[in-house]
Amino acid sequence: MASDSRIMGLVIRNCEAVFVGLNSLVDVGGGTGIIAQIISEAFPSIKFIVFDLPHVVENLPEGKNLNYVEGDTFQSFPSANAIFFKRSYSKQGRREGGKVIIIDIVVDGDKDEHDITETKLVCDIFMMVLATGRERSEKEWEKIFLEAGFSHYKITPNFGLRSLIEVYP
Ligand SMILES: C[S@@+](CC[C@H](N)C(=O)[O-])C[C@H]1O[C@@H](n2cnc3c(N)ncnc32)[C@H](O)[C@@H]1O
Repeated sequence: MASDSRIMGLVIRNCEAVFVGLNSLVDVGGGTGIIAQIISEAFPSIKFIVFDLPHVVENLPEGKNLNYVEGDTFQSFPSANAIFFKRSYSKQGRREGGKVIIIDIVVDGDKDEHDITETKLVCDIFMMVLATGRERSEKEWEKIFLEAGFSHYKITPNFGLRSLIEVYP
């Protein structure tokens, strides 16, 4: 949790523009809202929705600009100016509206130090074993974005093992 707070602190400090101009943001698979609480405090004018499974979000106290909505991301999730994913995903294609903000691993053996790549590949093994998932290179992320109907994206690295990925309609 502390490292997550640190990552979001860095994103807010170094990449404030990511959130400027947004009226609403939905954090899909946002858990108990730790991330959304951090961003919502920094941007009080943005309406935040944390979307997660019913048993995760039931009875959580809402904030002034922070609401919890329960559901299944594979069915649908609420609309907003921006959609935020951190260690979560949905199989839905591009929706009308704004951008997608992702905090996740981008494997880059050419640019990263060897130790960083090694750690990312250990995460890849965990994903494979625990969630039948995987970590992705930029090319693999790009394929997903373009096939889902997005036009372009921007990757900002250096948030620990993770990168900030902005994906645009
Ligand atoms: C690895 S956690 C990430 C939580 C948060 N985004 C973070 O980075 O701390 C994945 C989250 O996705 C949620 N989740 C899993 N399947 C879901 C589904 N079908 N619909 C909505 N949320 C789901 C889980 O309950 C969990 O909170």
